[in-house]
Amino acid sequence: MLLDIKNLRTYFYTRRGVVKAVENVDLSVDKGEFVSIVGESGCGKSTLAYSVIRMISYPGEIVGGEIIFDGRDVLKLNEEELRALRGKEIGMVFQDPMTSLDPLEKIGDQITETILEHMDVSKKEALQIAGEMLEKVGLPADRVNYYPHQLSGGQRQRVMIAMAVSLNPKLLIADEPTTALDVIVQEKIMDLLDDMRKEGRAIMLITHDFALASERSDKIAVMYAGWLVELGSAKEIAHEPLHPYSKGLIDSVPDVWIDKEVKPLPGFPPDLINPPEGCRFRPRCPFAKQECVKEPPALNVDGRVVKCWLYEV
Ligand SMILES: Nc1ncnc2c1ncn2[C@@H]1O[C@H](COP(=O)(O)OP(=O)(O)OP(=O)(O)O)[C@@H](O)[C@H]1O
Repeated sequence: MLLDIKNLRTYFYTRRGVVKAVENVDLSVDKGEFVSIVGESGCGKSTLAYSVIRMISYPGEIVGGEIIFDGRDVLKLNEEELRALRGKEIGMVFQDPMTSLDPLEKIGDQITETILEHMDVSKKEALQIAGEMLEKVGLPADRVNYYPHQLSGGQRQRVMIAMAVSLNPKLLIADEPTTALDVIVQEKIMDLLDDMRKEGRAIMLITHDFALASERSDKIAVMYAGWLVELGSAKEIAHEPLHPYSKGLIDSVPDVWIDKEVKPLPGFPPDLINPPEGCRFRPRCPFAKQECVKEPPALNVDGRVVKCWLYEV
């Protein structure tokens, strides 16, 4: 197992109160596994992923649980060890490359900076590696001489992926990497992530798009209001979701490849400072019953984890 998250709790201590963004989440990722974290905006997907590299900024804090990455306890690493973990062992790709790329610096210089920070090579060798990385993600090596604004959105995202994998990390975390792109380019970026996985890397994809997640993932973790409500094989969840929220989420998103009726999920996710008592999905759940005023257990149902009273026998 490459990554093992146990009972993780990450909260934000805001002036309005405590936002319980990630609440008792258990999730593991194997070497070379493609895992997607899906759910509506604000459900805690990014907070979960950034907790893995301890990039939770003030007023956030990891308040409990355990994160073991490749045998090491991430919550016990010092600053120097953390810097080595980020980039070298865990690569990150963000939604909007324009916010992560420096508009005034050539692409090649930006990639070499990352390489030089972690590898003992000369500037010339680093530039050579940067060119090879660009070719790996389907861009001509001469793009090292380009500035970010000279590239399209899809090309910029390729640059981000090249940068993220330049140090050959074991895990690549991609946070909504295709949201700003059109459908065709989206598919190409997803193909690229899949290629990165075929090279043996694990991928953790964060997305609100269930269809996108189900196409390539081995495993899907469905989050709702800070909880992991369903976890299992992508195929099984896509074909037969068990948690009422997973069902609602799948029905609510259009699938560009399949013609289907889109049924929006009624209502809104709860305020995480004052979530509803019991099951956090209860106010929106068509199957809510008496027991749901109590917090549901995370049940094991045919090899899947489902946090719902419906499956209690
Ligand atoms: N810096 C912060 N300060 C206060 N609350 C925060 C902060 N960052 C996130 N939150 C809150 O934590 C919860 C989870 O946010 P998070 O960004 O992890 O969700 P998400 O599912 O990734 O959503 P999105 O797709 O919109 O980024 C939300 O209620 C959000 O408002």
